[in-house]
Amino acid sequence: MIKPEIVEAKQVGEIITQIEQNGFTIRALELVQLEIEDAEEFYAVHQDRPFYKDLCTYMSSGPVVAMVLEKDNAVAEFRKFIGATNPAEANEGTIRKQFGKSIEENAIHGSDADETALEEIEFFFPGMLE
Ligand SMILES: Nc1ncnc2c1ncn2[C@@H]1O[C@H](COP(=O)(O)OP(=O)(O)OP(=O)(O)O)[C@@H](O)[C@H]1O
Repeated sequence: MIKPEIVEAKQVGEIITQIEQNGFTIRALELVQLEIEDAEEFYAVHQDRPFYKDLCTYMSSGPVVAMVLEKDNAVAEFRKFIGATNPAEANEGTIRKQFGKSIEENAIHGSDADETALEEIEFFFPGMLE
């Protein structure tokens, strides 16, 4: 998921170019405006964290780009490609290093496990996996 500040900054194309150049195949793509309740559901795993409320406000502040990407070992490969949560700690050349502004506004989200990816695909593209 490409986060709202990137859509606002018109950097979606640059990031999608890098996604494709790094061997990921786009299987689904949609521009979506999350309501705050949607962001709360998507990030429910973080509901007890101090940043949860701010995170949900931010993630519903403008449209995001949701994508289903395919590659061998996609989850791990994508996490390596996007870099550490905090852009300041992300490796050179990663998406978060290049485009992230802060630990919160870090440009992009990637599923953290195959099982989470299935849930997140169902969240954005209901029925796609049936
Ligand atoms: N300490 C923090 N302060 C503010 N926001 C944070 C903090 N830690 C994480 N976040 C925000 O919450 C999101 C989810 O945090 P998580 O720990 O799952 O990181 P991640 O797995 O690297 O990111 P994502 O799940 O978005 O791919 C982060 O991407 C970031 O936007």
